[in-house]
Amino acid sequence: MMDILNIENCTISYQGQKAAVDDVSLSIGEKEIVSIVGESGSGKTTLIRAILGILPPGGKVTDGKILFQGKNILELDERSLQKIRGTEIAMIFQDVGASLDPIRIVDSQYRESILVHRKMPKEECRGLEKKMLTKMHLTDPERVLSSYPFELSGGMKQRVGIAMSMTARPKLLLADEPTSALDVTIQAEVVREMKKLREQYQAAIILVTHNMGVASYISDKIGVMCQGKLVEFGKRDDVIFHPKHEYTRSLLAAVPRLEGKRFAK
Ligand SMILES: Nc1ncnc2c1ncn2[C@@H]1O[C@H](COP(=O)(O)OP(=O)(O)OP(=O)(O)O)[C@@H](O)[C@H]1O
Repeated sequence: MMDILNIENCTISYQGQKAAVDDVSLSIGEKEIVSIVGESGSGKTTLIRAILGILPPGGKVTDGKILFQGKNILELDERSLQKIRGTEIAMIFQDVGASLDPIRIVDSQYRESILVHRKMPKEECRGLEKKMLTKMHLTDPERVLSSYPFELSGGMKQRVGIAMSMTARPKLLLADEPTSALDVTIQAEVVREMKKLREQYQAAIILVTHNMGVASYISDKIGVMCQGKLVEFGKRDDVIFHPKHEYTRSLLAAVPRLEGKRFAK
């Protein structure tokens, strides 16, 4: 299987601070789901933002390569990066709900996000929006499209956000703790939907999460970050059943047991 993304010895720093991401290497194959787990401040968000070239001000990749389909993203100019963003690589942020404009109905925002990447008549746009919302199991897409964000529940907004990100059929989806703002039942549902995205859209997914339980459920590979270092990276079963690092063991031990079992084999 070809790798879609290779991160090679990547170091990222914010001005005047010690490295937020320290010499990290990892690879993701096509259609693979990889979770990056680790406590707050360990560098997870910084790492996936670098993949899209959207580090906050002061943040800089000081060393290494980020190869997307063999091309070093760090050497691309802003125009080429913009072409990739949203079409080949999409990102879902921590709180998608908050990124929706509160004073515009969903339809108008959704259409705008489609028209950034391709021309399409209004009616066709709406058809595509409805199709995508239905795929995310929003049962009344007409109503969702004519709603303002505040009229939708957290889970619904999250689904709208994921549907919007998937409309351009990106090959790589970066999801920054997309479930954190939601209650546990909705979290499980959204994670299940994301798992289906891989089958439907053949997309690889990198999921950033605090939750080792979520990671073990959804992932092919798991990476564990601790203070900027990727202390563990490997196949899901290897990480869960044969963790190498003490920190990984402590995260695994904190996952609650269900019916006497912590992880299904
Ligand atoms: N905009 C910024 N300016 C300066 N330093 C930052 C900035 N964003 C993050 N950092 C620093 O970089 C380090 C890594 O932060 P990052 O947000 O990547 O961690 P994280 O693992 O994603 O945390 P969380 O799970 O809370 O989102 C932290 O020490 C943080 O203080």
